[in-house]
Amino acid sequence: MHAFIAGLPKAELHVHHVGSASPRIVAELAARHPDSKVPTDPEALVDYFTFTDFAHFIDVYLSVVDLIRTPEDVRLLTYEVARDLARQQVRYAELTITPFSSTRRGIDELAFMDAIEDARKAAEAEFGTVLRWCFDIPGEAGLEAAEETTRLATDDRIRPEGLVSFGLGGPEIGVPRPQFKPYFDRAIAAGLRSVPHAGETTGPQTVWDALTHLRAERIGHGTSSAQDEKLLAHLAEHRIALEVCPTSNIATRAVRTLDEHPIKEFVKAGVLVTINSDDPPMFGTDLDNEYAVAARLLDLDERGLAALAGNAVDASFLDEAGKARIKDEIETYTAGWLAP
Ligand SMILES: Nc1ncnc2c1ncn2[C@@H]1O[C@H](CCC(=O)c2cccc(C(=O)O)c2)[C@@H](O)[C@H]1O
Ligand SMILES: [Zn+2]
Repeated sequence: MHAFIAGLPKAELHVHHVGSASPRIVAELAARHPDSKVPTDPEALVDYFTFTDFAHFIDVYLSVVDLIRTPEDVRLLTYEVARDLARQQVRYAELTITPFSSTRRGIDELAFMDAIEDARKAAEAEFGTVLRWCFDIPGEAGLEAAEETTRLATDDRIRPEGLVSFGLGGPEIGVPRPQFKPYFDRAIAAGLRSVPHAGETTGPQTVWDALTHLRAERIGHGTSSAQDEKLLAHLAEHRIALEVCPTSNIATRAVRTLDEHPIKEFVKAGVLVTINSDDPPMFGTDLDNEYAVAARLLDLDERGLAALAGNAVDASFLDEAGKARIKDEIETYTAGWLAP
């Protein structure tokens, strides 16, 4: 099954830019910036990336954000993330980027956009992996962060060509979703799709808020939706996909154990489930491993895994021709694998 997954063409819809930095890249950036508390030794990083709770995870996450200080750091990170995705046969990825975190640390906004765009184009040409961006508001940083993120995402002189969606991340406790409505309204009016995190660390009401106030088209995590049958039925009826990231939920202690993960309930309720990796090196995983976890939890064979990969393509913001191309590739690969 592992070999099948490794070769399966895939789409990744929920993966964070900084959270995808491989131990090698983190070590390289930490060596470039020796005043940082982040270990330079990839072995020591495993310990450093063990979290006591969600707040601890965000603390550690921000220490890695602090390593990214120049447009060249941004370009290197983005290009290397694309290389890791390509290695896993990811044909298309929507990468969540928090531009506010970089501009507030002094990186020039236009140089930042040039760096990600330059890496995106190089990755597409060299690896064949298509990257698109989701700019997210770090909700806990307040409305100033929301305003800045919205400006960077909607100003025609600044917004990068690869930007397709608008998100909201970070802690949910004490950060109610409805306050971000005006910012999502502006982003949606500018043609961006709405993909907030919700129901990762708080209950189903947060998912309802994301749907009602932020007009979410997909939900990041949505784990607690399982506690609300009406919500599950609503997600299924409106084909609002959940971006499920199983290992992340255990690593941040949002869910106690993999066997208690509600992914099975989602599928049973007819919700469109997609499999994603969130912050793979920080959680000691990658997208291939998340598919293996899903195969175990959902008891899937090759056809089931191919269908799951197809869900991510369906729920993506690719155009119809782009979707058809990857779905054909999935079908051809799977038929070839199963042929006697
Ligand atoms: N599993 C996750 N669930 C949710 N979010 C996740 C997850 N993984 C990664 N993130 C990222 O963490 C960022 C959080 C950044 C943040 O809270 C913050 C607060 C105050 C100041 C600053 C700053 O930069 O100065 C940043 C989010 O924007 C999001 O992109
Ligand atoms: Zn996330």
